[in-house]
Amino acid sequence: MTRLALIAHDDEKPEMIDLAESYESLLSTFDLVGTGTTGKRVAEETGLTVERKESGPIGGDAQIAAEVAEDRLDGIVFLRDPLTAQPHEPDISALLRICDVHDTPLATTRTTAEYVLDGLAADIEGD
Ligand SMILES: O=C(CO)COP(=O)(O)O
Repeated sequence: MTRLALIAHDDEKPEMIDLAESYESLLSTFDLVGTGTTGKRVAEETGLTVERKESGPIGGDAQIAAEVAEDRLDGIVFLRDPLTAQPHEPDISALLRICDVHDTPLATTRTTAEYVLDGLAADIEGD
């Protein structure tokens, strides 16, 4: 089963909810995991089932990074707020870096997220 992580900074959470609603039928076939607040909101506002890690600032990004290091994830949608400093920037940088190391698809904007989701859907159809 395709395993996808969902992460969004606070200003980007409405965009994440909107994206999850737009792709709900595809996402309902995925094994979803998210950082604490993102996972909670996506689950509550869409009805999708999302495994929840800790909130980002207290280790959630690091937990997702650990899954990438173990090759447990097929992709990540991480809608970052590029205009607001984050107290856990080192964790965020580590997550981005480990995605590069493992060549794990990582989308950080709505448009790239749509490409990644469409790509994952095409992979499933091709199987
Ligand atoms: O901070 C985050 C990502 O860096 C997201 O964490 P939450 O989903 O808990 O808000």
